[in-house]
Amino acid sequence: MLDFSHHFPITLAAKWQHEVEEYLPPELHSWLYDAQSLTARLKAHCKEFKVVVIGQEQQLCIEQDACDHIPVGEPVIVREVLLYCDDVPQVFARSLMPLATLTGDEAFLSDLGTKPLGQVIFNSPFLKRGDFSVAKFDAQSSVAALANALTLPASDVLWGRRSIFFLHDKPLAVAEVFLPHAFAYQTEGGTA
Ligand SMILES: C=C(O[C@@H]1C=C(C(=O)O)C=C[C@H]1O)C(=O)O
Repeated sequence: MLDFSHHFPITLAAKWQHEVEEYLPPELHSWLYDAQSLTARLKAHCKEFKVVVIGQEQQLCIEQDACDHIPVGEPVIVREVLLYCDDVPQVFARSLMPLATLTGDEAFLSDLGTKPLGQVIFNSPFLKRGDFSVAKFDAQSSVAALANALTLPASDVLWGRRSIFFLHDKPLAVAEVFLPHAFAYQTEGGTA
């Protein structure tokens, strides 16, 4: 059983931007801005999909995670996971679930375990998704260090996205970074 709990929290410092100036290959652009469930799209590309939980902890929202809907100091559950397709780590995800969101129909989200967040929230008729922001992560980033710990090849830059979901109008922030072997970096017509 894979255990990366000693790496928790990986954290994620990023300069999130709604649009990036530079050219994004079509496949990467498609994965970065796909509003559907990332879990569902990854599952469609592999035989065995799994979530490995790096860690989950109640914290007060820190500056680098804060956003319009989740301010610094807001009590949140931070959840960090790896999404695997056929034993290849595809995505590092860091989600912030405010305690104020984990009420009523959403209370069970604090106890997902290895169930993918997307698998449950996309079933909700009360789900809305805000706009995407994207960011690059360089070789000095915490995600690059995680990729190294996963013995993945070094890469100059990794790309990630962040969006705010609303469940019954209560916010939940999800950031996902595509790891070096991700389908997102494979050219069209490749194996992805
Ligand atoms: C939001 C989704 O859920 C995925 C699963 C996550 C989890 O289990 O923590 C986190 C981010 C996503 O990559 C999705 O599938 O789109």
